[in-house]
Amino acid sequence: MGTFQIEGGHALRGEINPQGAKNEALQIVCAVLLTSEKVTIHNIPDILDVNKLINILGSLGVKIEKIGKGSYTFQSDEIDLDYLESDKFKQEGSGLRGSIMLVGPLLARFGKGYIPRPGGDKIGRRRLDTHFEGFIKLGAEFKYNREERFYGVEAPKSGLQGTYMLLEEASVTGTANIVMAAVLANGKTTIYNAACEPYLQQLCKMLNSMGANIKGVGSNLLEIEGVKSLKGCTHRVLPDMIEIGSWIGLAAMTKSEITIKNVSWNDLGLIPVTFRKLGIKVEQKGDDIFIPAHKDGYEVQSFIDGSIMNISDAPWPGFTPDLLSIMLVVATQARGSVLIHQKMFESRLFFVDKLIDMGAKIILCDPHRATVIGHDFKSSLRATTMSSPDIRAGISLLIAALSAKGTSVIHNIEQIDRGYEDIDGRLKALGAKITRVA
Ligand SMILES: CC(=O)N[C@H]1[C@@H](OP(=O)(O)OP(=O)(O)OC[C@H]2O[C@@H](n3ccc(=O)[nH]c3=O)[C@H](O)[C@@H]2O)O[C@H](CO)[C@@H](O)[C@@H]1O
Ligand SMILES: C=C(OP(=O)(O)O)C(=O)O
Repeated sequence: MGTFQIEGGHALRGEINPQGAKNEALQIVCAVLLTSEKVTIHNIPDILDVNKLINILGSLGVKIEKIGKGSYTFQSDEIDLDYLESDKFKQEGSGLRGSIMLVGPLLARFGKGYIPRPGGDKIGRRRLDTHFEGFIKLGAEFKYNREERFYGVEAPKSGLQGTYMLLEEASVTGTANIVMAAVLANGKTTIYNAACEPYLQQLCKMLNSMGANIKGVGSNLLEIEGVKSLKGCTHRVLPDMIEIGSWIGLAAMTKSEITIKNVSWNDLGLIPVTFRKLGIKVEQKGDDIFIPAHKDGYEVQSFIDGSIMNISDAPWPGFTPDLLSIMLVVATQARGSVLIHQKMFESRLFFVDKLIDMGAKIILCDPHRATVIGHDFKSSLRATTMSSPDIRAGISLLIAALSAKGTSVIHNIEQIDRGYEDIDGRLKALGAKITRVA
């Protein structure tokens, strides 16, 4: 278990280049299984989850070549399907959430896809019904070994058949999986209540550049005309909007002046506006974001009728649930009070106990809602020893530690490494005092 030691209370300064988006990369890397031709992908983040998925592709027989920092070629012309039934796969496949998206492309191209119960953050129930109901609608037979928690789908001899489906929920990885299955199905598939995050838009654009025929990209109604085969392509992963949001929060809470370069502003949705609700100055400079040092703090805005500010998540284009933990920690030093409402996941707010230990004023109303009464920097958080429960709580605790007086220790930093590339190196370059102890 790795550990960070952080001496807090220092303002940072400088420029940050955001990494490629974790959740897009996980989709895109799975999509390389849809063609026997070479696929080139740029801006792949060097993070634990993505590296684990690339390893799984290697075990499946995909030829992988690293051609530069963040750039890879993949060729899936000789796939070893026996690996899917091996113990090695049962172990490797359960190591991350993104592995679930191997199933759609394998089912589409090879007629069968298997997956052990995927890992990822323990942030509440994470059902897979949307994925498998979609595959079943396309004609696949579903098998589930409850004892081994091993899922499988097999296509009929005649192949998958396009159809109309209304998803029960706009699942991000579920939509990606069904889209990847449908692009090679016979006939037309219509997916209503599809997720439409930039991750999905990027996946659909990539698939179209491989010869797929997907209409409605960016909306919640996707129409997919199946094609016989797909060809190779070159794709570039967008900057990681969750990482960008993390840097905004970090800058505000540590009163640092930071420029975040080339953020792809048009893909950030409500992220800048939502930070502004906490009174944080998010300035657009071309395609960069400039966060000035908040020397006089930041003040929570109120609604038009004067009622207390509420920040909650919703499926895209609503505010992403992955930034709520960061909003919460930043609110602990705001001027004013705010209600943070995590609607999607039921176990994502429990980390507030650590912040309360550090002196933050938070009432956890129930597992989904926390009221934060900001200190307005009149009292700083106290350094402490803590453990990172999940990726976004982890980065939030790191932000808290950087703003606290004294030296904090964060254990289980693998959770942070899952999604943040060289976080200590990049923080040090901004002047942070952080050491990776083990
Ligand atoms: C690898 C990856 O891409 N992970 C992301 C993906 O996970 P993932 O694709 O696993 O998440 P889903 O979109 O399936 O659902 C997330 C949770 O929200 C609930 N839900 C979802 C849609 C909806 O309309 N109503 C609703 O309540 C689901 O029941 C579930 O508990 O999307 C999540 C939601 O943005 C993000 O937190 C994860 O970072
Ligand atoms: C919840 C997240 O990741 P995963 O779905 O991979 O667990 C996240 O990125 O915040």
